[in-house]
Amino acid sequence: MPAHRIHDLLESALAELTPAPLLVAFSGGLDSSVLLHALAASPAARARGLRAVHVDHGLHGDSTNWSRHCQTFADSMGVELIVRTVDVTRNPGLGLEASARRARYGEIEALLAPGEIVALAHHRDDQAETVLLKLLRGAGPEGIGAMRPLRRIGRGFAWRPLLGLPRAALRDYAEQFQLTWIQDPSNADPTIDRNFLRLQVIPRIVQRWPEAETSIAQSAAWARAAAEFIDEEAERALARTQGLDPSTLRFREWLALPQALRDPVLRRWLRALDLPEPTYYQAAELVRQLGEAGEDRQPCVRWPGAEVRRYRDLLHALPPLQLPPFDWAAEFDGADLALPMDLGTLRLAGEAGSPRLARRLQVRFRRGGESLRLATGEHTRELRDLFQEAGIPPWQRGRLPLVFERDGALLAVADLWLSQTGARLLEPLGARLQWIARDMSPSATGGARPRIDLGDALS
Ligand SMILES: Nc1ncnc2c1ncn2[C@@H]1O[C@H](COP(=O)(O)OP(=O)(O)OP(=O)(O)O)[C@@H](O)[C@H]1O
Repeated sequence: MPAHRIHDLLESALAELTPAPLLVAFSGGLDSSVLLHALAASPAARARGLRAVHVDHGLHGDSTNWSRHCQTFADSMGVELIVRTVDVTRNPGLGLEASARRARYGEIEALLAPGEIVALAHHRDDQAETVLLKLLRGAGPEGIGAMRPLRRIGRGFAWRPLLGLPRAALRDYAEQFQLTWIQDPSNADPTIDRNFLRLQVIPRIVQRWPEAETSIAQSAAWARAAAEFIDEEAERALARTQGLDPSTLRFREWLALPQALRDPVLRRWLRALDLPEPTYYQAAELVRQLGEAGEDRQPCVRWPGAEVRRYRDLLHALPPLQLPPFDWAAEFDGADLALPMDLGTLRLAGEAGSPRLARRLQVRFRRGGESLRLATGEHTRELRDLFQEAGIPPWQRGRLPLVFERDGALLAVADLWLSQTGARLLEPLGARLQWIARDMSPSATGGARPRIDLGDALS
């Protein structure tokens, strides 16, 4: 393909963009060198104050030299280059490549001014690799739709003007202008899935079906259109199926959604809660396990960083929960008591500060079989029954601090219930128990957090 075709293509693509500043994401590799070179030659791009950014991941011994090469290249075109160094901490759920990509996008996003456009040099061959990778991971329309020519990223937009061009066209351009570029040796490593597809699989497919990459890009475009339509529906469906507390989803209504909506609704819900999304397989497993478990069961599906549990008709999405150590116990005299893990603080709250008790009590967690006679009640009640009546999800029951007399009598369950003895102890002090849990969301107590003030309990 002659170079002027790439210039023409960029000119007309630029004309369709909102008039915003333009930043090129420049790795120094072949593709982004072509993109930067071609945009540097465009008066329309220059008029947008064209700049470039190179992110140094520090993962290769030569990465400082790569940054230097990028600087020289940008200087030779009179384009300002921003170099950012990132520390790639490997995310346990992701490989090194994906962790680096996430760090890179994070850095680029942070750089973008409102409305600013970052140009990425992805091309049609990249798109075909992405679609195949997504298929191999069991993706739905959203994933198979692969990369969009323009999408929101941070406060601005990611723009991929070369997405319709084959890699060969970019190589022709680079040769024509005698560009020099960095060869990242990791691109030749066939143990990386994307490289394996690019080096060993796609060439064979193209040998047999020469138009394969165009066809795959066409399928991606169809899938993307379907995904956009589904996404709009999913937004409405989420609003209909969410519980009163946004960290819950009404299970039966969610399950009754058309199959094409279930996964997108789930993902929207998790994203809004800032929880990591499951893989496509984990999501399918979630539907299966939660759907198949009987009414009386409390299924839980986990993946790194999140878990979804069902209790009664609600799904609860949470960060992974842990139970406090079984034998944990501490003395309590009314002053702030730090509970283990993320379970917050327990204290007495009075008119003026935190009154002290004449005798020390004990705080520990549930071990089973506890009961108490409520300040408001006639009979001794099993804690298990109280939990069930209040709809406190089973996974929270072992996380509520229990206050005991030294002789072992249960006086209070967090700040939810008080025994008659507990009420008699606190009344003269004009105090009530206060549990300041880090997670005060209603989902921590199953959407029902029955607050019982001492006043109520004694009336
Ligand atoms: N280190 C980086 N700094 C800035 N932008 C990058 C960097 N790595 C990749 N990009 C941008 O993301 C796009 C796609 O990333 P990919 O990992 O496929 O790039 P690459 O293999 O280095 O290719 P290229 O030849 O496009 O530079 C690149 O075309 C480039 O626009």
